[in-house]
Formats: sequence, structure tokens, C-alpha cells
Amino acid sequence: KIAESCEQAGKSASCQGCPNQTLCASGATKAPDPAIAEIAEKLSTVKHKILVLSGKGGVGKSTFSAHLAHALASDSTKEVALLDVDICGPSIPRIMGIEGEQVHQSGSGWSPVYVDDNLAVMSIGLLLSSPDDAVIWRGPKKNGMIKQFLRDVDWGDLDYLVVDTPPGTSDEHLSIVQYLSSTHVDGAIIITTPQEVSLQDVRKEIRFCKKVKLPIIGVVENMSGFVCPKCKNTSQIFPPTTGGAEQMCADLNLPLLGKVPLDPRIARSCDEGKSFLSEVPDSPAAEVYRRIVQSIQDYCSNHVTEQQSTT
Ligand SMILES: Nc1ncnc2c1ncn2[C@@H]1O[C@H](COP(=O)(O)OP(=O)(O)OP(=O)(O)O)[C@@H](O)[C@H]1O
Repeated sequence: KIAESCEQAGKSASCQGCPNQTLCASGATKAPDPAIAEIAEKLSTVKHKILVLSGKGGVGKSTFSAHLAHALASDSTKEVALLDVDICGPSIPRIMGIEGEQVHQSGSGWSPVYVDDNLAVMSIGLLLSSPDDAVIWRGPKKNGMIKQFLRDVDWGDLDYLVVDTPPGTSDEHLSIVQYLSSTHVDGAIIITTPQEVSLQDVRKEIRFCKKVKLPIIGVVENMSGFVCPKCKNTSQIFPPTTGGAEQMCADLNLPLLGKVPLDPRIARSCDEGKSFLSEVPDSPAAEVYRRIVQSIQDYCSNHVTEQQSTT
């Protein structure tokens, strides 16, 4: 439907009387934003860029992004940054334990907030005077903020830039894909719960990735079963009525990177701004996270090798 309506730009009944009707109907596109080239230049010292997406909200995308960043940065030889482009609902400052900290302006741009010597974070939440402030912006303003995050932050040399996005396929996704269009992006990780209502939205997200030619590194099923600490039985809190992410990945020929169980200690560490991986390293969930992160690292290094062999 969207494609159809784009093709109908300037020609449909609802376009009648719009001051831009002639321009839209002519199909003439605006000159590319010069920021795209500036961003490509700025991020030329970033080896890997990974986007974290989900169809639905609340499925654990920010939690996963934070764990991915922590796990990548656990190798002290790697420089890692986490960029939160969820403009209207930034939860990364809280999860990373830096709520209330402020971004500073330096000669070379905004300095991100450092959680560790090798782990930097940038989020609109770090630019607000209070975490309870609401950001109520339309697309163009969000677009401008994302442009600034990519172009005006002093990212330095990075091994990994992890980008946490809002749910769905909104203005923020279109902006980030557009602004990164002249730079190499390794791909997207898609987060879902086993529930059909989440998978349904994930299928749309997958179609979005295909449409904008964003490679999919793989899918993570989060909140995948709960092991009772008393009786050790596993309960499916979000029952996978259609086979969960496993079936969807098999149908769509996508890698399933892993299944992270529900663990109240994950929620608690997020609320306390601590890394669950350091707090409870021996838990089954921490083990799953580590395996998933290893697969992502493997993908990124193989991908670089493939890229080098084709250039
Ligand atoms: N595996 C898990 N076990 C227990 N709690 C979890 C797990 N994953 C995420 N959570 C909790 O679920 C809630 C939602 O997670 P999170 O904020 O990461 O979702 P989200 O997809 O980023 O949401 P939004 O799209 O609305 O920003 C949080 O309270 C988080 O602590």
C-alpha cells in the first residue's frame, strides 16, 4: 500500500490543492543531503555498524542493545559505542547507569558519555534536563537530531557502533538508513518475543530491511521461556503458537542467533543500570547472550573478509 501511495504522489485525490502537488507529481527528487557524505567521512573510522530493530515495543530491544555493547566492550582492546536513536522513548541512559549525566560540547563535537574507558553512549536522554522530560517531535526534527548524532558526535576510532532504534519502521529508521547510505553497515539484529503478535510485526521489519537493502545478521528470540527458580520447570510466558522465531527463521531463511530466557534479574540489573553479564555471569541467560554476541562478532569479521575480497 505504501509503495502504491508513493507512486501516486501528487496524483491522488488527497493531493488536490496541496502546494507541493506539482513537485510531487513531477517525480523530481531533491538533491541528496550533503550530510550523507559528511557522515560517511565522520564514520570512516568506525569498523562495524550494527542496528538493533524490533517490530513491537517492549520486546527487549534496548536491553539487548545494552548487553551487546557491554559484551563487545568486555574485550578491553575494542572500542565500542552505543547510540540510542529512540528519540521519544530513550531508555539507554537508565539501562547503562548514566541517567542524569550530560553530554559536553568539545572542539571536535559532542563528547559521548563514557560508561567505561572503551564504552561510549549517546542518547537524547543525555541532552534533557530531566529524565522525565517528554520529547514530542515530528519527523523532520527527529531527522535533524539523528543527523547530529551521526555527524556531530566525537565518535573517534571505533571497532563497533551499536545503534538502538525505536520499535517499528518509523521516521527514525528511515533517517538512519538514509544517513548511513554512503557508509558500510554490517547489518541488523532483529529482536522478537516468541509470541505471534510480535512475530507478525517482525515480518514487516524484515520486509523493511529487504526494501532498504539492509542485511539481516539474525534474529534473537527474547523472553523465550521462564525457568522457575523453585521447581526448575520451564513455562512459556509468551507461548509460540506459530512455532516462534525458530519457525519464522526457517521459513524466511534467516539465522536464529539465540533464545534469551525471561529472567527477572535481567530486568533488575537494567533498572539499576548495571550489566547483567557482570552481575550474574554464570546464569543461563548470560551464557546465551555471550553465544549470540560471539555469532555477531563472527558475522562481522567474515563480512569484512567478504567485503575485502570483493573490493
Ligand atoms: N530476557 C528478559 N528477562 C526479563 N526481563 C527482560 C528481558 N528482556 C527485557 N526485559 C525487560 O522488559 C522490559 C522491556 O525491555 P526494553 O525496554 O529493552 O524493550 P524495548 O523493546 O527496547 O522497548 P521500547 O521499544 O518500548 O523501547 C524492560 O523492563 C526490561 O528490563
